[in-house]
Amino acid sequence: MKYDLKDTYIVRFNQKETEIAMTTNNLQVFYGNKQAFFDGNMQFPKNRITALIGASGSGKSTFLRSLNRMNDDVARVEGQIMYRGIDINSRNINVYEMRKHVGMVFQRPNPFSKSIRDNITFALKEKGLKDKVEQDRIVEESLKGAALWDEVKDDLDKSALALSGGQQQRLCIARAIAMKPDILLMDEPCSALDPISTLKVEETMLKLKERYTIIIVTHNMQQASRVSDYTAFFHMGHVIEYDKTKHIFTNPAIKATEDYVSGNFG
Ligand SMILES: Nc1ncnc2c1ncn2[C@@H]1O[C@H](COP(=O)(O)OP(=O)(O)OP(=O)(O)O)[C@@H](O)[C@H]1O
Repeated sequence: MKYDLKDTYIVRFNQKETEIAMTTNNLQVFYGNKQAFFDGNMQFPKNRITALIGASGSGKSTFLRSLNRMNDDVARVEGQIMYRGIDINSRNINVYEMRKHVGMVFQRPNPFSKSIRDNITFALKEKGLKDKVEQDRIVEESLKGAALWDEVKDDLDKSALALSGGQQQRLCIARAIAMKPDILLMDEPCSALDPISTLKVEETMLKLKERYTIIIVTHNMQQASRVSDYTAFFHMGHVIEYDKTKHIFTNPAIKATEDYVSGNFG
């Protein structure tokens, strides 16, 4: 093993100065007997973007998906995930309700095979919102929030599947924010997009952080340095370094991070 996995630096925030949206305490994830994530003690500041970076298989998605219990059926997740004073990793949590607060946008755009409007109103109707005027208001607000409104406002009844990949991903962001989550988890949201759509989604994220806390897995280091305030570097299921993005990319504390961000890794 080239690096000492105990040689780590994890930023701690003074909660009097920085509001924390979510904290993980001793988070560990197991697939069967195999431990895929080891020692997550992390605080995620509110209204900030935190990027999770690291080589393939380092545990980024495993960690991210645990944060809103997407791993429940495939993995055993131990430890606490504290959100508004509640451990949302505890068994008696209503996971469906919790995901309204901690939303997720996936790697590949996955709009429903429905109209643009219905993609957004579907979950609202399920939630019992019948008022059409209020539905329309939320459709507009969410599409504006996801920087898609101007492109689709005259086509709301057209199929979402007719949109470009980048537009579909922004529709998925609109769908997620229509539920008014506090925290948005994004698992490589731009990996299936061309550079122009990627820039649009990045601009959207920068706007969204005024209202949301975003945690994003990305393989794209330029993207991490462009959009994120904080970055966590993952290696072999461990968080090796978590700090301001500026420090991670210009002056990392740990050798493994330095090697990774400078391309001398492995
Ligand atoms: N459903 C699963 N069942 C068993 N092992 C899994 C499962 N999902 C992930 N793993 C294993 O857990 C480890 C971490 O994988 P994970 O997908 O979290 O890494 P990652 O850093 O997100 O990788 P990538 O960047 O390629 O998406 C890997 O060894 C992987 O093989």
